[in-house]
Amino acid sequence: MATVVSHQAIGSIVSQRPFNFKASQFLKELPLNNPMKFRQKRFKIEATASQIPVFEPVLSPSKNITHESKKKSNEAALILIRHGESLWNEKNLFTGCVDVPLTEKGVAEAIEAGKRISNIPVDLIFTSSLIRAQMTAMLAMTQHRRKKVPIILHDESEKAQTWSHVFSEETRKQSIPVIAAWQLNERMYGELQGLNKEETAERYGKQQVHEWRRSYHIPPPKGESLEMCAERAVAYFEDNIEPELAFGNNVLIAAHGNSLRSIIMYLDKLTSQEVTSLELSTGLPLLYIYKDRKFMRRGSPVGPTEAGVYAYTKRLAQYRQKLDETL
Ligand SMILES: O=C(O)[C@@H](CO)OP(=O)(O)O
Repeated sequence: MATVVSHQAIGSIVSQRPFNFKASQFLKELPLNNPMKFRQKRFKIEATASQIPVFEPVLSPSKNITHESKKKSNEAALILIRHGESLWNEKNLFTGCVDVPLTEKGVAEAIEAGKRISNIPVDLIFTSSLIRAQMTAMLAMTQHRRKKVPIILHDESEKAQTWSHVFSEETRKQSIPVIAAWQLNERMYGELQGLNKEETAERYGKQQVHEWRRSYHIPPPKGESLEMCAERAVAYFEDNIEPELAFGNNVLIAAHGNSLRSIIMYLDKLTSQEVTSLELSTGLPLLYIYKDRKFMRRGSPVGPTEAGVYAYTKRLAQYRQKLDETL
């Protein structure tokens, strides 16, 4: 199983710290001072070269919100973007977990998506581990008015964490941590990966191929059904993304048609029947407001001048006002 990337990586400086360095001090220096992040073992920082552990994870037992008083806000924005058109979307090939990049059209879609969300503050970005989702997130963020820099966190090794450390608090404040998680990858399409969708429908019949592509329970040959995809994608969402929203962090997720269908099924409480007709366009952002532990779907922001989006929450409205004053 892939390691869960920690936000800690952005602030980790394990080996360079003086020995009397305190965990509390360390926490203050995190880009997002969020106690929720220490719920799991994901923030385990190994002992330093001196063998003095500088940070012990705080294990919080459940998804229930703790540290209420330290919450940034009771509401947060969640933006979902399916990646822009990929080279295999263009060729009409089943892609699944094959890691192919965006086409020129996909690049343009990602930039357009970025324009639509350019006024919504983003505290944290989650992408799949696949390049098409990561390209989409990065290209979208080039359009953001706030001009914060998205930085991909690496915790594949202690060295990777240490070597990617940012030494300026000011610079950290101007960055957005990007967490890449394989659990958000596209559904694994099994023996269909690389096959042409139209030819496959001719060979196996339209109905059969439709069931493989859109049903909840039926997996394609040797691949994942949407249900199987949901087991890892929704679990990841619940364990790693929902706590961030509950804390008040605004989150952008750039992922895939089916991993996002499974997450939307969870957010909108769709039945296994209803999800069969859910189709997501490439590069179209969807906005949800998370409030009182509920998700409210707000559709797709239509552009940087869309005032309506900012009326959804007081915090977004204030943010927008501030942006207009300062930028
Ligand atoms: O090929 C794939 O990986 C997916 C998304 O492009 O296809 P589908 O249209 O069946 O969801």
